[in-house]
Amino acid sequence: MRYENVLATIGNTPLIHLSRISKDIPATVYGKVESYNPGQSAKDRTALFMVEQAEQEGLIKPGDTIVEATSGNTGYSLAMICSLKGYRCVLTVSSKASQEKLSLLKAMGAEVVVCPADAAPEDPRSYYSRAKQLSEDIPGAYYLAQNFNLNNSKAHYSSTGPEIWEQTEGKITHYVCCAGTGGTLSGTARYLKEKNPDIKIIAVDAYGSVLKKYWQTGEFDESEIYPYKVEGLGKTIIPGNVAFDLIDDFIKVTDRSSAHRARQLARQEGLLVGYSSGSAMQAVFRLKEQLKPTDVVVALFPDHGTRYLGKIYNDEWMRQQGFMQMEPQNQQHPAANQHMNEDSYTRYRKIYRAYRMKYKRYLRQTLKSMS
Ligand SMILES: Cc1ncc(COP(=O)(O)O)c(C=O)c1O
Repeated sequence: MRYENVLATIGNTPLIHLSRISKDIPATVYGKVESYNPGQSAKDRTALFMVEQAEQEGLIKPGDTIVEATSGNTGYSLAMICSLKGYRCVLTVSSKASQEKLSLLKAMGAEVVVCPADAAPEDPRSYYSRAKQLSEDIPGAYYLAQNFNLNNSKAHYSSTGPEIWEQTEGKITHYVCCAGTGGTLSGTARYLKEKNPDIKIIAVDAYGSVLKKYWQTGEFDESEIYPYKVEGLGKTIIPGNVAFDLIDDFIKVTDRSSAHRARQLARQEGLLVGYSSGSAMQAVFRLKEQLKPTDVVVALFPDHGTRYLGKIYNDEWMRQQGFMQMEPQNQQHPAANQHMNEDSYTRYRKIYRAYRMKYKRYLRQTLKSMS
């Protein structure tokens, strides 16, 4: 294949059968592996579409500055697009973003402003407020605003949706996708539902994010917000790109189970995918009871694992989070603990039962020997 430039290689990512990791799941499970994009994430599609729409609407022209608040992936895609198209790229990034992601942004020529992850969105120090402020301060700057820019989800309506429909020959029954800005989820879901309204749209959220509660109740509940580790997944605001009406189920997953599922994907499927890909895979496991052999499940894997080598693929980091121990200690909010044991709780109960039986046997033997 020969291409005009790197941007022409965006999209048409492979759909890969996950036969090993899903062997106990009664359905055919595929991963839509977005790390095959040149910027190694689904954000290549969104960033390119948003920039080209802004160009067509006459909002920007080469030489201008593009500003964006990003967890890292949109930033990288944007930096790549800006270098090709001749824009200055200024990015505000949450301090939660991994060191690998920050280095990648700088390598691609972006100017990076790191903002505290714990600052509330309306706080002037937050990465949203800083991006808005910078776009006002820098002459000729344009704030892309991926959370509210509807071209974000349109990018997926026009590419990811049709690709999945064609790759499954229209047989897809469940689409499992992380919700952050909601673009990947909603654009793809809209296309798929138009093709077949029976397709179930399963959104994935983080403990510490407001999205699922908002979908359930229509209420923005601040008490849902607390720090968590998975990057890109969940939100502390309600983005305009989440099409709540298209979602059939919302599944919350823990930092711990997401990390282990991503590691399992690497070891069993040879797919080095990112942290939130582990979240999507974990959500597929949570669906297990509802699935049947004729079902075709597509889980979207947003980015590549190299961006997390110092985190989920680093045993020391995993130990520091308490993810390697039987009793996880990572979640700061007490509510999270009820759910975070979804994997470990079953294992813990098994070990506990085994110990109890052993102890009873020991007691019986001791009593017998005494009598
Ligand atoms: C790694 C990762 N996963 C998931 C998402 C969520 O995707 P979306 O913003 O399209 O909802 C993002 C978005 O930044 C991301 O970077």
